[in-house]
Amino acid sequence: MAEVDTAFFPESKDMPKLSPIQVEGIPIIDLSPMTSQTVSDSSSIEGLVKEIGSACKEWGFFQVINHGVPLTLRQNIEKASKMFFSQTLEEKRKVSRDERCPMGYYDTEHTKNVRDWKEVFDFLAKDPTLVPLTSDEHDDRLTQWTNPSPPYPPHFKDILEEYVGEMKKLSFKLMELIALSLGLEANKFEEFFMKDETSSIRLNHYPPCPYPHLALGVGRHTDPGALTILAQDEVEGLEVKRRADDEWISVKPIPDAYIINLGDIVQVWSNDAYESVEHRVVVNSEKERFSFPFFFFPAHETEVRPLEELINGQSPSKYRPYKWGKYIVHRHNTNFKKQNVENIQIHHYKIA
Ligand SMILES: O=C(O)CCC(=O)C(=O)O
Ligand SMILES: [Fe+2]
Repeated sequence: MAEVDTAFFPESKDMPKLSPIQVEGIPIIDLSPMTSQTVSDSSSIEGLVKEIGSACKEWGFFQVINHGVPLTLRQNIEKASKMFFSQTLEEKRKVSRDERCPMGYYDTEHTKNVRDWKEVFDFLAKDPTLVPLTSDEHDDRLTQWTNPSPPYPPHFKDILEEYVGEMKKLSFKLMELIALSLGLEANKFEEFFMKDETSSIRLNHYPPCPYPHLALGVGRHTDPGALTILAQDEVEGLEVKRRADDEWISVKPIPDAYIINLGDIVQVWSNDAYESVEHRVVVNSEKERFSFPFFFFPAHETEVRPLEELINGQSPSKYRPYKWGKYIVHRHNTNFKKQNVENIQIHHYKIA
């Protein structure tokens, strides 16, 4: 990424601050009541559900510790990811994403039409993954996305698959806690992910940037899925928009913790009880940064709409239903290159 292209520069209102606000920040939640082998008493689960509920309401973001994911798997993925990105551009481009399948290597992503200062490698949780062929709602044809097979580093695919297995387990547990916190049955969300889920893991590499005051690693956005489980390295960069006052708050790295954020689907399912909060990534001129978000996405045929249990006369549905598969295919088509129109966003489905 040697050339500097003005496509990297957002409008001045979205430009990063050089000294971001340092505060206590997003809640840290201990998941041990849920993960310990000897299932603890129901009062500690109740306490945990309350904590999750407040974190979801107040922040839409939290960090988890004692989550049960073995540290060695995270270390393996960090190491493999560094090895992959250290290759020449020519090698990396051999496993590039293309217009037919959006998985693999990619260094020209645009978030809301501004180019991100990063390179990524995307990998499906389920290979192959069934999705609609086009975003046209009248087109019933399906296609399959498949994973690339990078020759380097050795065992890259095994390392990714093992890690993804753990991310899925943790995602199901978190969705149970979120369901309970909304007063729903613990397994309320399970059915949407059991068949044909469309989840994926992304490896992000943010190289040092000579213009950290002008460009962003990822521009402000919300994540489209149900939830995201993010591992970040020790270099700060992620900023979350605080709901209380709309300030950008930097998320301090905690070793072996995972950052959880709700996506647009939970916002819709909960009929706005919970919000998918905006976040972005700032870059710096000295240090490179690596991060690994796992995006927990339901099956393509899922029709996303506010849950029956959460709507009533006083609180009518705030969203028109939409087909998840069509939405995600549309998003993938439009973030592939700079467009002249805004790509699809959840507010397009909001009932005014
Ligand atoms: O790198 C990070 O910390 C966050 C990345 C992110 O928000 C994303 O890829 O959706
Ligand atoms: Fe994100």
